[in-house]
Amino acid sequence: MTVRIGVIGVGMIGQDHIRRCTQVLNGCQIVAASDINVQSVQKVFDQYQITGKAYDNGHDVIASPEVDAILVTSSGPTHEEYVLAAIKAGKPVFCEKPLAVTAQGCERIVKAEMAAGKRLVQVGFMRSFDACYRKLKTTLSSGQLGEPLVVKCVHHNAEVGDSYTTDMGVTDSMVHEFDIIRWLLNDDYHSIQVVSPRRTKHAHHGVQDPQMVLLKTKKGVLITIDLFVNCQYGYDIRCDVVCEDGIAYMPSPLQVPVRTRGQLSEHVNADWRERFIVAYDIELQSFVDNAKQQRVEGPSAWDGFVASTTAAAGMVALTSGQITPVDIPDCPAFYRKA
Ligand SMILES: NC(=O)C1=CN([C@@H]2O[C@H](COP(=O)(O)OP(=O)(O)OC[C@H]3O[C@@H](n4cnc5c(N)ncnc54)[C@H](O)[C@@H]3O)[C@@H](O)[C@H]2O)C=CC1
Ligand SMILES: O=C1[C@@H](O)[C@H](O)[C@@H](O)[C@H](O)[C@H]1O
Repeated sequence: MTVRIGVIGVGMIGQDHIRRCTQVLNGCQIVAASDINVQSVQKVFDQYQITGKAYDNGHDVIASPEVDAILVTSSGPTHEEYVLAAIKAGKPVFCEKPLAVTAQGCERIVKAEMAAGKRLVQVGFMRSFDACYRKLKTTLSSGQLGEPLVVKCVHHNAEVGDSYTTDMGVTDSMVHEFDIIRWLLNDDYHSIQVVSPRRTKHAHHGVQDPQMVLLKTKKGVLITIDLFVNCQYGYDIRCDVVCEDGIAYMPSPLQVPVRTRGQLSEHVNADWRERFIVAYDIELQSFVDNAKQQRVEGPSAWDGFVASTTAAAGMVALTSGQITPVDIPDCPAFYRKA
């Protein structure tokens, strides 16, 4: 069976996912797509020689009887409405992060999915599909380094567009760390603080960049997130875990350090498309394979809710400068992993 996919939003990641569905993955076909700028849909269809229906409204994609599963890759504020509509239509939906831009929006999705009685939502947190994070988790789980004490994360983008705001540092970029560190440590957050250093001249209209976040988990592990989204030199994601008996450094994806002409150098990825290319392939192939079996796995709406709730506390902390509690309710049985 071929899973017939409808895509909502054909911006940067929408196009990248259409490319992989068309040229990389097995068992799926793009049959429809929408964007508020409908001409861009036809352009992408032409680029990848797709014969599909182009709509200016995502709800037409969801309602189409030719569409089995949905990819929501439009801008963050539009996610909630489309994910709720896909749940109502009973169609599996892969939604790029953030699941919704508020914790309340994520909660509405969680409630709708539980009312539907089965998982329909996979959130686009791709890092748990990345070989480097997986290797780090295996090393920590082996117990050879003792208990984790401190996790040092680096999240640097070369640059971001002028629609990027200070808040997005927390709600759009650091949500990846909020999700992956919970997964890495099997621990929950207790509090968050945001510290704002001197701003770079490269940030647009007074955006606070860099930002430094300090998170504490319930078991007392301290996590630092060094976010710098206009660092200029490339896309750089790092994660080092200081443990009782040693330190685990997340490896880089296969790179060859080179010594030549008096220099030692190593390629730095240009952006998230390059750094996580394989992880995106694996997460979407898994969505497609599961959709064939009428099921959904991977990062859940609950994971999206926890990340956005942590981000909401981060927003309070950003304004107040204070250490702010992160209050996450108990995970419902519906989402508890066996
Ligand atoms: N998992 C990851 O690593 C990444 C995730 N993302 C997420 O993907 C989403 C999209 O990001 P980008 O592609 O970078 O943004 P983008 O701005 O390049 O694309 C967004 C697209 O959505 C369209 N759009 C806006 N409102 C719409 C609506 N109501 N219906 C249909 N289309 C609509 C826009 O016209 C635009 O083409 C964001 O939520 C972002 O956080 C983006 C980059 C990487
Ligand atoms: O999700 C992503 C972007 O939207 C965001 O702007 C970047 O900071 C992240 O690293 C990337 O993975």
